Amino acid sequence: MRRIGITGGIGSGKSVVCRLFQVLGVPVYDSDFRAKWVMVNDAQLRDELLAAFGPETFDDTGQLNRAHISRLAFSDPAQLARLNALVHPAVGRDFALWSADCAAQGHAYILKEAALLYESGAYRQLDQIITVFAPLEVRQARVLHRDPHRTADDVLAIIGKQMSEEEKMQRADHLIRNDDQHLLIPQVLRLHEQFGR
Ligand SMILES: CC(C)(COP(=O)(O)OP(=O)(O)OC[C@H]1O[C@@H](n2cnc3c(N)ncnc32)[C@H](O)[C@@H]1O)[C@@H](O)C(=O)NCCC(=O)NCCS
Ligand SMILES: Nc1ncnc2c1ncn2[C@@H]1O[C@H](COP(=O)(O)OP(=O)(O)OP(=O)(O)O)[C@@H](O)[C@H]1O
Repeated sequence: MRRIGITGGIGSGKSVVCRLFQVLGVPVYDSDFRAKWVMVNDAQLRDELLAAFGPETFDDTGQLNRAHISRLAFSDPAQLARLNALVHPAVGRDFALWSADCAAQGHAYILKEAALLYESGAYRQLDQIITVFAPLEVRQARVLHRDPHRTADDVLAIIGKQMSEEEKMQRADHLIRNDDQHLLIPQVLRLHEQFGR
């Protein structure tokens, strides 16, 4: 079974592209979603997060206080590095279990979706990488429309914490252009045929 990574900066359209692969029956590991899951459900990681970010890390019902962590992590590079160093290895372990399960079910390939595939080192667990590309202005407009609580400056600050699109494109094995100029479905079908062979 091939393990394919799919990355791209905030608002590039990774999740939309992954939904198309899912429709074709391909299992997709959503790193953002699973990261939040392990942060709450992995007892060791919970304790480490509490020690690093204080009691406000979780609310009264035990759920992650995302506003608190975002505030700390996106304003201070040292805090972000600390958060990544705790969360990314736990996500790597969770992915290894999940993908072993998919392999046992006989899938030809699976996808791992992550904004930070290169930055987190997750690419080392993968056979090939797809980068989803969209120009900066398009990504910003999409995120402001999707997340009304964010400002244009918030989006730029997050973009500043991620590897540049140029570098991601250079390093990737495959490129999907989601720039409102190229049709998505034919690009997805072409890759699906290639990976399924
Ligand atoms: C900081 C947290 C709590 C913010 O949660 P919130 O729901 O407000 O935002 P969301 O998860 O949608 O993130 C917003 C965008 O920021 C970017 N982003 C998320 N985490 C990071 C990070 N560690 N470094 C750089 N960019 C990041 C992503 O492009 C994402 O789309 C959350 O992102 C988190 O727990 N991040 C740590 C886990 C992680 O590294 N996830 C990324 C892929 S594994
Ligand atoms: N080709 C497209 N046409 C119109 N809207 C799109 C297109 N691609 C993505 N979008 C919209 O743009 C927004 C961002 O897309 P998506 O959530 O897939 O990005 P992402 O790369 O997963 O972002 P993040 O890193 O924040 O998770 C969504 O609201 C999505 O519906």
